[in-house]
Amino acid sequence: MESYSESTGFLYLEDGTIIRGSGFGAKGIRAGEIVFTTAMNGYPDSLTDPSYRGQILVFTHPLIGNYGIPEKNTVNGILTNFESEVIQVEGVVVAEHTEPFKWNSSMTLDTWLKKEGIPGLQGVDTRAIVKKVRSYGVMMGVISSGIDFGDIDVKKYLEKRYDEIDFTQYTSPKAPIIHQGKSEETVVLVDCGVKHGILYQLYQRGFTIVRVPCSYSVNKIIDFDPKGIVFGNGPGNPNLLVGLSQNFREIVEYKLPILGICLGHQIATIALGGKVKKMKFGHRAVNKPVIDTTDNKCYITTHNHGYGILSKEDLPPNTKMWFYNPDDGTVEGWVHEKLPIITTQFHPEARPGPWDVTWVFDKFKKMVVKNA
Ligand SMILES: NC(=O)CC[C@H](N)C(=O)O
Repeated sequence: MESYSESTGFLYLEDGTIIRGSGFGAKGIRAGEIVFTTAMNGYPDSLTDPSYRGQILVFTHPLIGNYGIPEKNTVNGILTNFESEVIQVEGVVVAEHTEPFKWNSSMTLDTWLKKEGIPGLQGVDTRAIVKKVRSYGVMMGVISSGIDFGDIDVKKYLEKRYDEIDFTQYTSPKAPIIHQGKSEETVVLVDCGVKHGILYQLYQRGFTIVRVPCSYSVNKIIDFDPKGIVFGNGPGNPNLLVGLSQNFREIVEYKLPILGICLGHQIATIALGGKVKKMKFGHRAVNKPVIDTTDNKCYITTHNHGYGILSKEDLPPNTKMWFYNPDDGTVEGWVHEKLPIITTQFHPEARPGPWDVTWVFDKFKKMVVKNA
């Protein structure tokens, strides 16, 4: 059994709170927006989700690490048990890092964080952090593993604000990546830092997937002769991605079926004249209810977003609310009334999470087949 070394560590919140704990993972200091997830499992998936770029992730589940970190599995270049190749978060905060007991664990969470240069903090009251974030809203913070608070000028790390950084520069590919599928139908996926769970769902439906950088021109996208377009998830503030919204408006002219997921849903909303605003502390969980307005059915879904359509009034013109969250009334997806466009704010690929809504990809497939 591997063991992990404990060291000094802290989390500093921008309101001046200092929370001391034991550092684990890589020695270092990182700044980021402090967010929390209530998911009880799926930490390898969450930590590699590119939408978490620029954020320090606090797990509310008290024991993290129980089943270790598996070897990476891929099918046709698509990871089936991680969401991207590297850890994306700036830092990890857990109440207790535990030793793994699982047949397919290849290393501990501690070793993985060390390998990838990411600081971790444990032995802290994660509920106290969550209570603070829930009452005051998300805030910037600094995490340290192995370096004492007194030894650094913490404010220096907080000069840049999360909302003002375009993180897609780190998570979007520099050139197209193609995953050949079983059928001739090609979908172009505008890749701001896509979760491999989304790629896998598309691959399972036979599509050939062409992932393009999120700054790719519409002309070059159309050169691939796509039968449908997917705007995937991604990190950061969607209102900064002005060029991407412009591209969305241009692509719409081709009347191709479009699926927008999470950041993709937000870009579609902004592009067509709706409003996406910052939420107080966002939705990050694997058990968020959404109601389908077409039949009133409730689904339990995976979420990771800090921005959203906060009310129906912010929907773009000519769209109908498709899903909403009964907890806070936020819009969780829409359907265009005239064009073949559907969007979801939640994650239908559900990695990690329940597979209640993978049928959203079937619906998209039907739209593509009908349009072909
Ligand atoms: N998962 C995502 O695509 C997140 C979208 C956006 N960065 C947000 O936090 O709201």
